[in-house]
Amino acid sequence: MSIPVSKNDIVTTDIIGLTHDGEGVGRVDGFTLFIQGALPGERVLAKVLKVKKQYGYAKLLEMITTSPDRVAAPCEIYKQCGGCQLQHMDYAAQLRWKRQHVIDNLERIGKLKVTGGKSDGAGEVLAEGRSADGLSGSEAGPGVIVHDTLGMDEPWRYRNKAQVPIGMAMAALDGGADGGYVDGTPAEGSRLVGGFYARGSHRIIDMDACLIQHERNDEAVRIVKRIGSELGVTAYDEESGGGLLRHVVVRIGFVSDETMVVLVTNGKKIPQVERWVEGIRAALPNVKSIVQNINMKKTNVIFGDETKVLWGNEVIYDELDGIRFAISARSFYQVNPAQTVALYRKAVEYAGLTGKETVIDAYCGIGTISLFLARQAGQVYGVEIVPEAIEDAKRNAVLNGIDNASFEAGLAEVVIPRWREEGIVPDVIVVDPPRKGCDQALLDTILKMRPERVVYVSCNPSTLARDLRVLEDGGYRTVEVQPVDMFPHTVHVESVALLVWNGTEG
Ligand SMILES: C[S@@+](CC[C@H](N)C(=O)[O-])C[C@H]1O[C@@H](n2cnc3c(N)ncnc32)[C@H](O)[C@@H]1O
Repeated sequence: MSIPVSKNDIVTTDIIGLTHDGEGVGRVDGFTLFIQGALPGERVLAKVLKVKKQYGYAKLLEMITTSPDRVAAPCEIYKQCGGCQLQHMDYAAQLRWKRQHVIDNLERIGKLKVTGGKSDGAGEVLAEGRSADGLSGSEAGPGVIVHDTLGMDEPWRYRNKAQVPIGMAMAALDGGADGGYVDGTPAEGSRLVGGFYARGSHRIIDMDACLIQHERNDEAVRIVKRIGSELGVTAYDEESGGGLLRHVVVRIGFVSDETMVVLVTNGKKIPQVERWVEGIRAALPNVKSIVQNINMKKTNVIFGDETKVLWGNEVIYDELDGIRFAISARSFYQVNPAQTVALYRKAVEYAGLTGKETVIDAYCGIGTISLFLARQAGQVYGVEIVPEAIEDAKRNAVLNGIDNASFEAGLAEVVIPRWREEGIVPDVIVVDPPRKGCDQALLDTILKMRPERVVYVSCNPSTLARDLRVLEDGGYRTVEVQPVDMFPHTVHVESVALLVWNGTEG
């Protein structure tokens, strides 16, 4: 087929969908164009930016007709910043889109039949993690039920963690220096900037406030930038590999109010480290931990392997649903605490525990889901790859007087097969893998262990769907899926799925 558009053409198109990145999808004479900022149902005028063989990208110039789901994005830097993708979409519409996104993946990748779950078309916002219909799979017949997305009543300022790349104030604006540097040293008057990357690039958009972030985290990032600028600290430069400060990571416990500040550095020594500590403590009275993480590799991965306490504790504490957690710098801890409770309660509900069961929690992090499960199970075994997280998990069990949960550091796909050989027979396996989903060796082991139930917590609908297909082919039936909005105004979708052993293979 010849390509009907060329670069710089001005085209008119109807938007027929939204990609998983939140771009509007238009068609010009059958040719697909991705248009950032356009919403389904709109007719737009756009300028073609890039043309590839199968599709192209265009810039939104004007809305000819506007979707009723369109709202004004409240964030001042929304258009430049790549952190959020859906602020221009009404929140109820975001929730509907997220549910549909899960369904599309289950159908297309998982080849699953989606039959029900209440969808009133409005993506209803429900409090306290409850689904509108309360249907269970057995009541609703075969086919997967996908419930309405559980949303937030107040979907702003929900994040407990800021993870901000640091750079130098841009060059040309500051009298011709190169990225804030002259001959490798900071140009006079240059300062640190910090914010999220612009869409599709590694250009930092400096920010003072992020509307999905806890205010105190914004404040901490501002303080670190100010102190660093005053002390003449250099920011890491991706191209040359020079400069010291790479990222600032700030975490606040929503219940405890405790704050941790992590300076991620491209070097072992922080000059004038006492002044950093003094400055941060003076400006942030709730700070309980200031740590340095050393990352001297040329990589996009934020953390290096070595973490040193500069002042205070090595962890901060927080609480979820009455359970206390110690959290260290490199440990995974869900970023939206209110929705985390809803998600974990749903995972526990799906586990169907009576107090006697043996449960495996794979990819357990600091033991959060494990300890929720342990309150209602016989014995819980958690496994996780990050050793510090496992130390946190063990500490967390003791902290909460929970003695029926044990933890092991290692790869889930290696440790769980060994547990099988050692005779552990789980009634339920819970998995909560990173975006890439479960390792095939782990899925094979689940099929061999054949627990009555598998509860799959996922932050990526496409790998969820892929893995559900493997489990279905091995004899499980996906009963229901509950999408949970952990990341309002972004395209990310969390879900929890319940699978039961079907009694037959394949
Ligand atoms: C999405 S997080 C879930 C953590 C925990 N369930 C929670 O809710 O806080 C995924 C976790 O898997 C861990 N991980 C990644 N690959 C792993 C593997 N192959 N085996 C075990 N853990 C792994 C990560 O370090 C991370 O803590």
